[in-house]
Amino acid sequence: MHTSGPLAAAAAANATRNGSSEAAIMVAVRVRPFSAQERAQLPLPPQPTHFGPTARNLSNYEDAPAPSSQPTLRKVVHTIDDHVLVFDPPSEDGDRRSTVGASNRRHKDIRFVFDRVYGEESSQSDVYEGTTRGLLDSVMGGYNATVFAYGATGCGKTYTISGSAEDPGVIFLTMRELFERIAAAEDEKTVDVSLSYLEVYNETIRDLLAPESGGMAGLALREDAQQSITVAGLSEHVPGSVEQVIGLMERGNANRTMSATEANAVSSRSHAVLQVHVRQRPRASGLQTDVTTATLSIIDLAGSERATVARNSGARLREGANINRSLLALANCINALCDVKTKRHVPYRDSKLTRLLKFSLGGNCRTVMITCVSPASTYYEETHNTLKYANRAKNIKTTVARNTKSTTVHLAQYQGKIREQSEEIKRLQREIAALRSRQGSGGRAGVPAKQAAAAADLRKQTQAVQAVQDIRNRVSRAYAPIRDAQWQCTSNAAVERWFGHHAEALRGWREQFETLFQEHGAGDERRTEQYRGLRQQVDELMRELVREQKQTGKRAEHWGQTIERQLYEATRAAQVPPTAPLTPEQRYQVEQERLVLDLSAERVGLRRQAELAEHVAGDLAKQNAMLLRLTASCMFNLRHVQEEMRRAGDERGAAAVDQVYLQAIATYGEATRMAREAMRGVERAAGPAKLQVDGSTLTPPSPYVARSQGRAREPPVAPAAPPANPNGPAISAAVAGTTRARRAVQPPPPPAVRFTGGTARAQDASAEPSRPAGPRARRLSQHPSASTSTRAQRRSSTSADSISSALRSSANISSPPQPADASSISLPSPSLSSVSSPGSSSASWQSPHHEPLPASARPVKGILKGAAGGGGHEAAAAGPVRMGSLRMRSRQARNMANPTARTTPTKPPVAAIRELTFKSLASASAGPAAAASASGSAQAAKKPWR
Ligand SMILES: Nc1ncnc2c1ncn2[C@@H]1O[C@H](COP(=O)(O)OP(=O)(O)OP(=O)(O)O)[C@@H](O)[C@H]1O
Repeated sequence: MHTSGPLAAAAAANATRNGSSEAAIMVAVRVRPFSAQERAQLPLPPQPTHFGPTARNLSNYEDAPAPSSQPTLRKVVHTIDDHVLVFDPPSEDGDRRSTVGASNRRHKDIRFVFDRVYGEESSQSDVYEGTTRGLLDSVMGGYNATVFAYGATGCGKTYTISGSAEDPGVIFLTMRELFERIAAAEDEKTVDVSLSYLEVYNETIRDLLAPESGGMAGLALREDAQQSITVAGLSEHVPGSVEQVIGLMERGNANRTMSATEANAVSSRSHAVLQVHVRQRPRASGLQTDVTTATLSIIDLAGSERATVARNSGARLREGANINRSLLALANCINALCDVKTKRHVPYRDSKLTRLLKFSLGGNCRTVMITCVSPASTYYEETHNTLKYANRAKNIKTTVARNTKSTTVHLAQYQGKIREQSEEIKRLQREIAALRSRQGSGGRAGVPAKQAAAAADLRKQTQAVQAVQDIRNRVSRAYAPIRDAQWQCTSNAAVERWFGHHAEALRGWREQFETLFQEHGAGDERRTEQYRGLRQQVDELMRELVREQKQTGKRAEHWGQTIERQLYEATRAAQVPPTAPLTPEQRYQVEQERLVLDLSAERVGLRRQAELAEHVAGDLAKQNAMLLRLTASCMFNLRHVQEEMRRAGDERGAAAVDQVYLQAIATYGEATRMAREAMRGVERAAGPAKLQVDGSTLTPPSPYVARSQGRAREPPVAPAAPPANPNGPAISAAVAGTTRARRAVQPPPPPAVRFTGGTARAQDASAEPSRPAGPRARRLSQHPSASTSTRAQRRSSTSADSISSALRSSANISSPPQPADASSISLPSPSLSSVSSPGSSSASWQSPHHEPLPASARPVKGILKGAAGGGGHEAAAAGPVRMGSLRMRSRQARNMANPTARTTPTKPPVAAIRELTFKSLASASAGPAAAASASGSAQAAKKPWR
């Protein structure tokens, strides 16, 4: 049975031009079955089946007693069909007067026609289908709708609206279908459902789902401009399913005011209003979006009651009065709404109930009124009144309009929507890509595979870093012995050069004495004998020097080859193995590092050190020591010649020799200064080389650094034994001493020349014409390590001594006694007296006649300064050069000098002495004027000595 047809047809028929339509309130009447008690009071025999309860409807009456033989009730409502019922029809026997239930009263026999009439046998779903289901169509179409149950107490309003768990009523059936429809329209539109549930009790509005809100005064009603009634503070709930709705209803009903009355054991003492708000929005919306809203109100009114019948008292009585008042207000509103012609005022404001129902009755709403009546004669008056009001309500017309709000979507909103959807699309694309990659890598293995790849990558990188470090370590280990070999090579090369220089110097001196002797003393047999001894000694020393030069040259070559071999091995060790887990970039990087180490830090750096040391350092210092000794030796011989001159009465010649004597000593001072500069050069050259390679500064490990930190150690023994040398131990000691001397931080102090017997003494360091001490020297002297420097100086002195002793041993020359003063170094000079007098073991600087030198022969400070400062140079510049080898030596000495020393041109000692000697002798022969002018010529020099 479908009853929405007439209502819809009526609404359609009354459609207006502006889209709204006029609709009448649909009025349905439901007649509840007799209760058990009522049935017991019915007369026998029971009523015909047509009018009696069905087996299903009488399920609640199973325990009902059998009808009484003394009936006190009769049935006053007879349903004719789905639309017609008869109130208080006459008895079947034709008696127009009732004798049961209403004393001696005429039957009214009123026929009512309603939109729907449901008899006692009707089911819950029948009522829902015929009344509320059509409202759902309206709500989904955007129209407000209201269904309310009206009737006297105990007539079945609550049963119809709520029902029971076994037989649910309109609320459940409506909400179930609403959610079904929402689900069906999900693709087309978005539907939001929310609900509120309240009661009007004693003219107070209470939120059944939030009973605490509103307090005793209850919630306030508000009417807005959109012709809708709202309750301020009413809680809104959003159910997602019909089950949640039922849960909310149970919760609300538990809070509802219910009481047992005479008429109903579970009488609702309030009007309950459930409002379901439905908001719909089409999913495929463009710039214009139609949003429809509708509210379905389902109202369970409290039942009217007659006080005399209800026989209530106290609170129940007062509740009943309020209920009746509100229902009376509802009745007045219905009366006014029905009186269309007079357009009476509709007294909505007379009660909270009518205010709530204002737009449901007279506004934009489709309304269904389910009128519940009892068939029993005990409800005779209530049923009569109820049917009369229901019949009147049929005439109420409402104007329904669709609640559609056309929303123009602003461009910004549209853009926002596009952005939103674009992001959604991207997100989905990412998900798809992730799913595809997961599928591609075996589903769940996707993420672990990524982690495994990352771990493998990390492992590879770690291995590569380790490999690089290994290679670095190998390179470092491979280069370590090279440093020692390099030092050995450098030392030997320096010593070789030293031997070579001094052999040359000695040769020059021998030539000079040869000339001197030939010119001045060849006729003297004693002097000839003495000269032969001297020459033999010098020749022997020269041979030794040449031999040692060759030996050390071979050693240097040997160590050079060792270096080359070790470099080759180091290069091989530093090669990156093909199996090393390196990327091409890392392999290239390692190769570059190796090249940098190989080419820059080690080979180039150490060779540079070696060359510097070789050029400026040890050989020059040793050469000066040797020159000093030779100078002393020559002076001794010159003095001997002078003695001879005096004895022959040649005073001018003797004076000239004195001058040569002093000039030679001055030259020695200059040589000492150069030696000190050279030693400084050694120190600089031996420090760690800092080289710029590809923009980065490299500091190769230096053995000096480690040794200066206290880990002094001698260079390792060479892998291959150097050539044998009869004076090997002595030479080795000399080399070792040289090595230690080079390690010294400070150069040794300038040695002092000391002639035994006090005839002559060179100035000590403070008296030497050297540069004043600079800031660095002052800092060193103030530094705590100054004592260390002193020790180093002593070591250096000791080294010089060891060289001297080595030379002496190789030349079989005894050493003169050492001075007690540590700041002075005794000249390591051969004692020619041992040559001239083999039996003599004297080591002192004495003339063969053991005569002290005259005081006039002692160098004085001023003279020394003057000689060293310029006189000698001028003389050297003026003098002719006869001996090419000496000139070559002097040029070499110049080249080997420290670059800082080159700024002050100095005459090489050998050439200076030779030229001074030559010039002085020439001057002595030419006369005092020539000597004083210092402009001697070669011709003058060739003059006979005498
Ligand atoms: N159609 C029906 N079928 C079976 N039982 C019904 C029917 N209608 C009502 N009843 C029963 O009648 C009794 C009273 O019904 P109900 O409580 O719904 O009346 P009411 O109108 O809500 O009363 P009140 O106004 O006092 O709340 C209940 O026991 C209910 O089960």
